[in-house]
Amino acid sequence: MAEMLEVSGLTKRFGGLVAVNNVSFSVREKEILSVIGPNGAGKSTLFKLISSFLKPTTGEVRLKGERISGLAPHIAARRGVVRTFQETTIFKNMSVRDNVIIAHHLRSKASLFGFFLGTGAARADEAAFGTSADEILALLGLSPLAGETARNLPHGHLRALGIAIGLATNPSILLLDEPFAGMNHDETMRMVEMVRRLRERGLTILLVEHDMPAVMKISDRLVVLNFGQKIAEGTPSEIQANEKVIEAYLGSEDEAIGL
Ligand SMILES: Nc1ncnc2c1ncn2[C@@H]1O[C@H](COP(=O)(O)OP(=O)(O)OP(=O)(O)O)[C@@H](O)[C@H]1O
Repeated sequence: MAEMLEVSGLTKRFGGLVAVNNVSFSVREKEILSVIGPNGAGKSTLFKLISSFLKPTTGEVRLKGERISGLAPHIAARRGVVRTFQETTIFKNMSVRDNVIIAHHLRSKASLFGFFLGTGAARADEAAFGTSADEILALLGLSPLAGETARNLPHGHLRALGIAIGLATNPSILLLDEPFAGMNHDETMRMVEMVRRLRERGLTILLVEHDMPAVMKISDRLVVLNFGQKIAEGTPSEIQANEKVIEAYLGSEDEAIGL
């Protein structure tokens, strides 16, 4: 399988603290790879480095061979590294469908003004974007809620809408930041199914997550961080049997690794 994303020697220092320390790994095309690790291990920092929200102290990130580290986050997103949008970027007074249509417009800023002004060209765009939005909503099981105002959505569906908005920007790799956080069992299972469907559609997915049972179920491979360093990489069963990983989790206050 070809490599989609390559992380090489990535390091981030905050003053004297090395939050991410010389981390290297690759994400293969159409793979679901999860980054796990105890609290403070450096997961969020790594995620921000990959999505260009932070600049590395040293090291680099490449997407399909092209360097993306150091680019502004919106440029990295246009190249195809898309982080799921936080709930704050959802237009709460708009319908679910309009939120996804607007996200298509954000791909080409020029047409966004047209969308609000209702110009002819924008109407043509809107028809195409509407079709695409409907496909995305169907894929995520959100079609019955297409006309619902976003602010009325329950937590799980709101997060699914965040993913729909990310998909509308046509990513090569989708970065999911704790997609299961705060979800009950049923919502988590629905999200697991949803992420799997995205992969079946050819998407490459990198996620950071605390929910061990869900992460073990969903991932093809995992990368484990501890104190900023990569301590293991492998399949869920390899990781669950890895001595260094067990030790790192036993020494932390996090929940057990799900053995
Ligand atoms: N902007 C910053 N300035 C200074 N230190 C930071 C900054 N961001 C993170 N850190 C430190 O870097 C280390 C790694 O933090 P990070 O948030 O990446 O870990 P994490 O694995 O995501 O933790 P958690 O699971 O608790 O979210 C921590 O010691 C944290 O305090």
